[in-house]
Amino acid sequence: MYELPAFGSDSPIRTHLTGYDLVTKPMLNKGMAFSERERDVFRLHGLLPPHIGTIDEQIERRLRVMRAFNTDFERYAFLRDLQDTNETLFYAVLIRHFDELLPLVYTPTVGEGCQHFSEIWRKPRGLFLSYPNRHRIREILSDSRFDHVRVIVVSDGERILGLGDQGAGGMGIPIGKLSLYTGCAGIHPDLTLPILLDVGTNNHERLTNPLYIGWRHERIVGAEYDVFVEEFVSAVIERWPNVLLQWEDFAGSNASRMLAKYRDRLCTFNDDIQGTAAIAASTLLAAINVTGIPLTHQRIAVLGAGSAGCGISSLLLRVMVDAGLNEEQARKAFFLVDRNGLLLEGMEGITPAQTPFVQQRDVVKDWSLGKPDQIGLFDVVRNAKPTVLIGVSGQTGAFTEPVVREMAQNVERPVIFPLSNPTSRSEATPQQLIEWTDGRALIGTGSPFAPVQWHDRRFDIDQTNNSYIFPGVGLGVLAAGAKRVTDAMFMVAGKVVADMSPTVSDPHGRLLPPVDQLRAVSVAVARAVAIQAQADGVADVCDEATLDKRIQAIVWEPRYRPYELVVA
Ligand SMILES: NC(=O)C1=CN([C@@H]2O[C@H](COP(=O)(O)OP(=O)(O)OC[C@H]3O[C@@H](n4cnc5c(N)ncnc54)[C@H](OP(=O)(O)O)[C@@H]3O)[C@@H](O)[C@H]2O)C=CC1
Ligand SMILES: CC(=O)C(=O)O
Ligand SMILES: [Mg+2]
Repeated sequence: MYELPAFGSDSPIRTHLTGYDLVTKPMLNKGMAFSERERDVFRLHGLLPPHIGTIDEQIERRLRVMRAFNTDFERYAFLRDLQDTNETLFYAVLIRHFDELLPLVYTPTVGEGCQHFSEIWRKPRGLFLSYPNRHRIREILSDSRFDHVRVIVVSDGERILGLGDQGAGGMGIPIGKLSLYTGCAGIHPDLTLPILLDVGTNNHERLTNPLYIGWRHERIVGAEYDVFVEEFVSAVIERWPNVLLQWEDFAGSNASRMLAKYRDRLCTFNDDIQGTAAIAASTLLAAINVTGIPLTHQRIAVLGAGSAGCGISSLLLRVMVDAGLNEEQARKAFFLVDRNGLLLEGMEGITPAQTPFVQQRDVVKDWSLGKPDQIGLFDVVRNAKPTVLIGVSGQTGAFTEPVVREMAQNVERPVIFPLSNPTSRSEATPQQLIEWTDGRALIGTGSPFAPVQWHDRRFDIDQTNNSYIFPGVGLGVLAAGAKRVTDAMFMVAGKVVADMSPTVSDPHGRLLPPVDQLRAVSVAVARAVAIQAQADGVADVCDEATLDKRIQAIVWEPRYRPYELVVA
């Protein structure tokens, strides 16, 4: 159909498509920017208005239309449509206006996009692998359109942000994540493939919505689920032996089980566990530049001991051990609070991922508690006096005024990260945290928040989101030709982002580089990840200059290339 060019270059794209087939192919469409010569050669006269435009003009036109909508959800739907009509233009708009567009194509608006996915579905993008089609997975993957695929993001839609089970509508997440692979790390759209494993849904609203696009069935669980996922993963390995497979927004135990089961069989990682951990570590290391309290002296309370909570704790534990603590000392610094309170030794239902973080009963025996039979977040804050409070519970407002005021009484600069998405699920708003701590809190939020004005001070709010990490990890894996993804690759990714923090040179600076620098961040992450992959023996060794060239050769810029007609 067409040949992928060398991405960094402006060499012509060779295609045999002409006329309507050409302008309706999103990856090739240039709209009115087709030149007079191309209109002659590719028989486009009449299909397009006579005006010859430029990409700059098209960006302005699209922005004007987008801004005229009343709601962000309408803007999301408009941008999705643009992506399915003219992908180059979509990415050109995204990259030039990251600040404005990131919250529209990603969290928080992508959450609504998933909730209303069935209402706005228009054109095929990615693959729905539904349970009734389980015998056809290999056939579906075999389509030659997918020959170039190098990165897959897969979800089963069960834990979409903090919004729960969205069934097939969860497809919005793989699409959004891969838009960031391209937008932030320059990975060409044709190398990416969003996949939704449609194993049913337990969301009653979706099941009873006549417009619901998914398989109308309760979720498949247990052995049937595992066999289905196994069928999917083995088909992926067979079709693309070197693909990078990212697991996204799987619920509870499935997330960690699948990671453990498959991480040695292919090049794979779980973004909610590993990507989130890396950016939480970056933001904490940046905060330490401000507070001056070394990592080895931090006490860390985490609300929500699921995928993200345990992933963050495991990575921080490793960083603490690297900083000089032994493992036992480091473990004592963690206070993980789940639905039934602080994780304690002997508690029922402790998962393997939670096990390293259960606190000894001895530690809490003299604590003063609100209720004798359960240790809640307030009790932990009052007694353990954490220096860091991280929220990954999906529970709106769970960082209450008493909790935050109590923390601020014990710590000069409380480090508080309400990381749950979307905005509506945040454990607290930055405005609240600043007011309740008299402007002393150091804040990172999962979703974007506007700057807060408090008295005569303005606080920019940093977005502690795995979007700082996974695009660069993907680029690094591709550049290195890595065969596996190691934990150390996430550790270095987190450290690189911390090294780019404005606080390195200015203790009053913001914690993270702003999101309009995500392209530079992703390249830096990619470099470090690729070098680590080589050090870990999961990629062939090459010198750094070669690596830089490989990264440059992969990074695709969204601009129109000239076309050459291939005559069959
Ligand atoms: N900023 C970022 O980059 C990221 C943010 N997140 C956000 O973090 C949140 C959690 O994600 P993830 O860890 O994958 O989800 P999980 O479902 O794996 O974990 C959430 C945990 O919170 C527990 N929980 C629920 N209610 C409470 C409560 N009232 N008090 C304490 N714990 C509670 C859950 O228990 P139970 O299972 O019993 O309900 C579960 O163990 C989501 O909102 C997600 O959007 C996730 C990844 C990245
Ligand atoms: C950001 C992300 O991955 C999540 O909220 O699940
Ligand atoms: Mg996620």
